[in-house]
Amino acid sequence: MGKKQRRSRQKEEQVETPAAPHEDAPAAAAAEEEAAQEVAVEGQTQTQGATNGGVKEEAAAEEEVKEVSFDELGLDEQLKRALRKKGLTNTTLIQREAIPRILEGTDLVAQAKTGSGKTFAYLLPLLQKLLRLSSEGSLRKSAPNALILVPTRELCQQVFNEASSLLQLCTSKLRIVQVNASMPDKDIKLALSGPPNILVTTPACVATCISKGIVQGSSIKESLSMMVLDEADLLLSYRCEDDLKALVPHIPRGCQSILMSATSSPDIVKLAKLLLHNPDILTLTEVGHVKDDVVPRNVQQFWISCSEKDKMLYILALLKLELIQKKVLIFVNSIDMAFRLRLFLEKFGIRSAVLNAELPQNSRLHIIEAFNARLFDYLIATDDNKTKEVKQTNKENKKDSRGSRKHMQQTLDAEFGVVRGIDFKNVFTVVNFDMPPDPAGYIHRIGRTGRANKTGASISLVSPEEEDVFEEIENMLQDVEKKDTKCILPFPLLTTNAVESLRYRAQDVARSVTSRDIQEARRQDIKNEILNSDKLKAHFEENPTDLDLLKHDKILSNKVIPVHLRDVPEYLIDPTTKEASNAIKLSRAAMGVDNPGRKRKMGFRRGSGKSSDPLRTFSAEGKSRKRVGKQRDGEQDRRKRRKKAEV
Ligand SMILES: Nc1ncnc2c1ncn2[C@@H]1O[C@H](COP(=O)(O)OP(=O)(O)OP(=O)(O)O)[C@@H](O)[C@H]1O
Repeated sequence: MGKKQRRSRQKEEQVETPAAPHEDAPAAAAAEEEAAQEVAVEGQTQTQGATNGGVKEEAAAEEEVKEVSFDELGLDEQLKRALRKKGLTNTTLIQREAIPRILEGTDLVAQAKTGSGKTFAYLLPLLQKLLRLSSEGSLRKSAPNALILVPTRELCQQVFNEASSLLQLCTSKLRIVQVNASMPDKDIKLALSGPPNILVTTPACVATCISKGIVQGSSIKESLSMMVLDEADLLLSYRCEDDLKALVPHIPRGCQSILMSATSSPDIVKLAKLLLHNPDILTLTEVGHVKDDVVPRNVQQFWISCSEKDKMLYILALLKLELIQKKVLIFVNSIDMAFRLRLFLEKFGIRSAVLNAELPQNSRLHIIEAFNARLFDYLIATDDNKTKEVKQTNKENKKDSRGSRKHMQQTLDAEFGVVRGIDFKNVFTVVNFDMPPDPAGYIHRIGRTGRANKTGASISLVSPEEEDVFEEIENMLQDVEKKDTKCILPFPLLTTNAVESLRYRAQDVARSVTSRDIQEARRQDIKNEILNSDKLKAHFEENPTDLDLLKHDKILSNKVIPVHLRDVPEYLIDPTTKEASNAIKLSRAAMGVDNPGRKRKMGFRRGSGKSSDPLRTFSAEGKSRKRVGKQRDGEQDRRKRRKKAEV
């Protein structure tokens, strides 16, 4: 279909009455949940055992619904117990296919959809192997016994957390650490002293450790039993090839290597050839041989055609008229755009947080945790560490560290990749405000919803300039056997009337957000986060429960939001939009996702002031006077109550 045709087709479809997916919301939600559960227990796999260039190739296709519990996979008793305690009983497809193969000891290249549970698929057999070697007393102690390489620091933390939570529930003890390039050498040395049994790190960091002699290559050769390359497709896009090549001479021949990936590419084959020995290749596809079906089936994909300059208007309509389900992760391609959007939405009373490479790592981790805990509903993220902006900012910072603006800017984190691979919890909708540069980027973005077989949706705003990449994405997702069935459908719930009713307000407000405002907001945000980063670290280590109180969606502008922008007048909303919006609300209620985190966990009123904000009330040095005062008040109250009781 030509571009013009496509646009006019969508225009026609946009003005129709809202239809599926949210028509009969509660019923639809129930059906969706049911469908999701079906996917959760999906099929038996079939191995084809084809041979490809000397490597065994096994393609698995889901055929019939069958549950396989972790108990059936030959795992160690303590791991099974740990999984039960974590409430995990049934395996996902990749887990039931990969775990037995890895337990057999062969090298493995596995490709499975985003959010399909790849982490446990390699962690469980890795832990089992080390627990066995440990009980046999055959673990060498000169360097880590297992190396898990991931592309970003955020992923280091995530994998470390997953593995630690399992190990804490095991009786035998294995030590795991995570180190990354942002840590001072002395901290890395300290972490690696011992040494730990499992090291989670990035290729860049391990290469640096070897080149600085923090870890001896010869020790690695002596001790390493297992190596995992997680998110292998991303490892390559983070330009880790040279670092991995530097590691190759130190990997012992007997080391079992696993490569996990969400997408396939010739680069993965290259990486496998570099690091693995005669690996099994496991490619998991869906029933019906859908070509490259890497987007989970439980994610409904939509698109909206609009001009670049109307994108603000469309996103406003989607959010303000509540036509999409929360939580929402919005992708943009530059940090400036992230702040432009945040400031724009703020003026309509829609609060959001921004996640980007400029922020200190502590802040990034807290933002993810707060978003996962449902403390706010909208997160605007940039996901590409190779954007022009990143390169330019780092170059500028190198050249000139005096200029006020440049001085304020952080050197952007080259290992930043907060979005790709990150296990966001319960994101219902992913919005591509800007289209990603390529299909792989699209898959990783969409993969932030529909995780662990939950339902989800994605909406891409496609401008005429982005239609080429959109077409590339569509072609990649297209089922060869069902040429006429589109994987990405026009978004059915947004009518032209609804959009037009907001046009003037949106245009006015969009114009009022100037480049200066954006730079100011950006500077302010970094300043706050840098100042708070160390305090946050110290404070939250001591008071982990206070994490609930942290707000990253604070209003950036100090101007009061005019009522006419905050509340959309009833007369502006047409009946069709009202119906669609109500359906979404009902569906949200039926799914029990009406932001319970905020109400349940925060313990403070929405929009409450200073006292509820830990960034303002605590100090890293000690308890704030206010807090001490409060405690004293509490003590006085208690004394009064005791007296009363005595009387
Ligand atoms: N057997 C299981 N049952 C229920 N939930 C699971 C199971 N295995 C993993 N999960 C959960 O599913 C979510 C996604 O898992 P994971 O992060 O390992 O996916 P992934 O395939 O690595 O995704 P990506 O490619 O995007 O990194 C996590 O929250 C994880 O705790």
